This record gives sequence, C-alpha cells and structure tokens, in this order.
Amino acid sequence: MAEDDWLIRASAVTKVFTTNGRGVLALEEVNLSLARGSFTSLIGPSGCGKSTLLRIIGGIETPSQGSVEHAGSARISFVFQDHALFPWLTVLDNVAFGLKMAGVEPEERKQRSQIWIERVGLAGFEKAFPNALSGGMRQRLSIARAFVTEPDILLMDEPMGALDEQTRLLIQEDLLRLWEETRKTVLLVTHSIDEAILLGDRVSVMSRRPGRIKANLDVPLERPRSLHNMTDPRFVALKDAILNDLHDEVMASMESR
Ligand SMILES: Nc1ncnc2c1ncn2[C@@H]1O[C@H](COP(=O)(O)OP(=O)(O)OP(=O)(O)O)[C@@H](O)[C@H]1O
Repeated sequence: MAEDDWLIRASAVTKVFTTNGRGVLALEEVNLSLARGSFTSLIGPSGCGKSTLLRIIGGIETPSQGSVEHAGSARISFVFQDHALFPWLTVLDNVAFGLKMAGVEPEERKQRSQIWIERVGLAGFEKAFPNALSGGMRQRLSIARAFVTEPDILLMDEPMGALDEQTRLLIQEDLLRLWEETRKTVLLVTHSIDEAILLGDRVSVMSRRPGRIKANLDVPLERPRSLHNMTDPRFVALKDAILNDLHDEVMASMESR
C-alpha cells in the first residue's frame, strides 16, 4: 500500500482500561492504516485488544494516547456479532432506520432499503420482525443495514461469530460478492484464519496483550474469489504462516498467566 493512500489511520494508539483502581494495558502504540477501498482482516489471540482497536478507529472509544486521523470523508458503519437490530421494527424499517436518521425522504428510504434487502437475499421478509428470522438471516439484515447508508468505512467485529459453519460459509460468500461490488474500506475483526484470508486484501496479525500489530501480510489471491480459493496452495501457505505467528503468541500468553 502506498503510504499516502490511507483513508483512516491509527497512530501510536495506546489504551489503558482502569477497573477497580487497577490499570490494564490493552493496546500499546498500535499503528494501523486502512487503505481506501481495501479490505483488512484483523486477527489475534483472545483478549489482545482487537475489539478495542476497532472501537477506537470507529470513534466509539477514546485512545489513552495516540490518534486516529481521517483523510477526507469518513462516514462509518458498524456490524457487530449481536446484530444490534431493533426488535420492534420490521426488516424494512430496520434497514431504513439509518436513512431516516440521515433525513432521507420516505420514498427514497424505501427504494434504497429494498435494493439492499434483495441483495442480501431477504426479499419477501420485508414485513417480518427480527425474532421471526434465523441467525443467518438476522446477520444478513445487519449487513444490509450497514451497507444501505453508503458509508465510506465498514467496521465489522466478529460478524459471523455466532453462526453455524454452513451459514457462516454462505454469508462469507455474500460478503465477498458485496465487497467486490462496492469496494468499501473495511476492517474485519475475526477469530477465523480462513475468513481473514478469504475476505481480506491484507491480514494484520496482533500480538498477545498488550496488543501490537505483529505482522501485515498481503493476501496473494486474485479477485473475484470464492470458497474454492481456500484450497489454493498460496492460501494454505499463508494460513500456515499466520498459524505459526498466532501459535507463538497464544503459547506465550499462556506461559505468562
Ligand atoms: N470497557 C472495558 N473495561 C475494562 N477492560 C476492558 C474493557 N474493554 C476491554 N477491556 C480489556 O481489554 C483487553 C482487550 O479486550 P478486547 O475485547 O479489545 O480484546 P479482543 O482481542 O477483542 O478479545 P476477544 O478476541 O476475546 O473478543 C482485555 O483484557 C479486556 O478485558
């Protein structure tokens, strides 16, 4: 990535949480740039600070030290594991909610929401309420809701974490397709090495807590991609390298307990 091609950049971000008078150093001098129109996957041992870094980049958590800068417009949408859907609103109204907040007129809201409902395969469920949907459908709804406002940056924290393996594969394929059509700037936090490689242009691997970026690895796979890429020798070689990095970190964090 060209150094000047970033859309959002975290520089020397340090985060200390204080609970019951005790400080926990969650992040230490983390640097991470998201290139415009690129997909970055963030992976690391449990508790290393991935969610904290995502939240700081998204501006919903403040760094103790360091800064987050935007180059130009940086409208941000989030997708979280727990969906954060409104149970009292229909599918259509859940998708349209962000547009309503942005002051978009009702007719345009409906049209734009309908397009995204169809893109994520929820046509026919416009009037359903979230509790009548399966976990996979709820996740598709969250994805539609995040994309419909046409954000510059999408921040996704373990969006597929609660799904069974088969639903997860389907949604990964959906996300691949949607991303390849829209080329949003994306940061995806995931525990799945396969997901990180399949979706990402780059995989950033974090060290154990206090989190730092241990490696930024480019994914050497052409697009468009599909689940079949997972058996490509280059995919397997990169997975092996990431496994080695993570293995060292996880072992070291167990030893320091
Ligand atoms: N609001 C908070 N108050 C106090 N400590 C926190 C808070 N949020 C996170 N932490 C601590 O900061 C560290 C990093 O947490 P974070 O959730 O960012 O890690 P993570 O890498 O996303 O974890 P996981 O992979 O298990 O979801 C952990 O030690 C966690 O306990």
